[in-house]
Amino acid sequence: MTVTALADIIRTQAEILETSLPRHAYTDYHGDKSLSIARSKLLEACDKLNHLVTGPIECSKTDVMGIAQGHRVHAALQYVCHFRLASHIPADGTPVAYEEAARAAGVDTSQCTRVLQLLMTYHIFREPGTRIVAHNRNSRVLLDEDTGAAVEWLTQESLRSSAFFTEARAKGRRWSTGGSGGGGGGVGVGVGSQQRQATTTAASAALNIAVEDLDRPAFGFLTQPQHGATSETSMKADRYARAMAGMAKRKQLSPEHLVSGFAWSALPAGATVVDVGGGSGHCSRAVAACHPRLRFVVQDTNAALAEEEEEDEVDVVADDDDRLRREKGEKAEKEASVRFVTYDFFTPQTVAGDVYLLRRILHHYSDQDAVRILQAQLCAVRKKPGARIVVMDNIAIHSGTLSTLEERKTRTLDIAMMALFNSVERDLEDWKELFHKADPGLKLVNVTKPLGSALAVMELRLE
Ligand SMILES: C[S@@+](CC[C@H](N)C(=O)[O-])C[C@H]1O[C@@H](n2cnc3c(N)ncnc32)[C@H](O)[C@@H]1O
Repeated sequence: MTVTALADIIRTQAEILETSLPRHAYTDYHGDKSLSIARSKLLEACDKLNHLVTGPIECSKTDVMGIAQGHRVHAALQYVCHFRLASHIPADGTPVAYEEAARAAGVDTSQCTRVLQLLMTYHIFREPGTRIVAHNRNSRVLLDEDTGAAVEWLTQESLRSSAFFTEARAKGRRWSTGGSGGGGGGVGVGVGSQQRQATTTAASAALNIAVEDLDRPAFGFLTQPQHGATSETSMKADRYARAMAGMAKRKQLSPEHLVSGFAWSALPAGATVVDVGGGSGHCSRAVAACHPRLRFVVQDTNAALAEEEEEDEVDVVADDDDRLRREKGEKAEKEASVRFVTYDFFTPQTVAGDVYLLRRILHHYSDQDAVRILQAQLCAVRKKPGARIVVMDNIAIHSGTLSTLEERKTRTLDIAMMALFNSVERDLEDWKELFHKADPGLKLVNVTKPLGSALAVMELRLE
């Protein structure tokens, strides 16, 4: 396509957006599919245009040399997060002298200025006058506790794991056998199960090399600080929990898609939704806000949740030998419908539920471990007729199915999973195979992908 043909697309789609949506609210298309498509076409054309007029070694944002230097920007962002620079700049957009911001953060003025000035070229912060800095809408998101934690986690543990990505592969780890190097073009999109069987343990992920002496699965390192935890590992686990809540604030990962992607209203009043690995409970809260007739049990191993634990007020699966059901008092009935329980999802599920929700859990694990998690939930599903498992996760797509920009997001996630956890994104056939492995009677009865959602909702029933 020519530069002018792309420019025409840009003009047409930009006009659609500009006439229909307020300025700076181009993501707020409220489920209007035509506006969502116009925006997607606009972004895609901009990306292609950028690529077309940029040379391959120009060191811009999108050419090979520019991409190879992306870690400098990540380093700058890491610095800003680490020294909490955003919090020393007025949130209302009033500028402050670099010197003042640096003094408040306890850092060197020259360093701080250079870091901020690089980020400004990426539209993060702005310099409205000489030697002053102010927030813009991009930098202001760092002030949000959860989003700030997400950016910090991405530029700390996640960035470190990426630095050791190839080293982990080269050390006789995943896909390094068979002479095909890194798995060729198949990485991440519909990676066949045979290839996936070559997966080594989650304890040999790149993050394990990045973190000295880390000999257990990296996911555990990120999320489970309670055994002999130092304050640093506790802080990291807290940050990870907040980062996950921050990720969910992105439009495509918003819990609103969970609310619209499943027939919650079809569940009977008082039905229990067990949010397995539910983190800080942000998903349960979002559904509870729209369906107050339902009850929610958020389960996680994260010690950060233990403070809110109210295990005694949760129904547990009745067992013939050892009756575990506990009384729940009237007081509990009146209290909030979202409760927290410490639980390890590799162990048999004991909470009696109508829906077991696994949102953004299974894609962190190899097939072997994902099967163990599903089987642990099936222990409870088998005891309650009609109970089901709802998996909300990414379904990997085949090349060319989506726009390049959308495809880029899912492929980036796939590489993140490989670097952090030695896990993989699955296509629909892979998912079905996984469910079958957990139990041949476990059937995928419905799949939906709400508009604008990166994740699909897969409903499973035991036949
Ligand atoms: C990627 S986050 C997903 C959080 C939430 N479900 C969501 O969709 O945003 C994974 C969650 O699993 C929790 N987790 C990790 N290992 C666990 C385990 N063995 N048992 C229970 N929860 C675990 C983590 O603490 C974290 O909150």
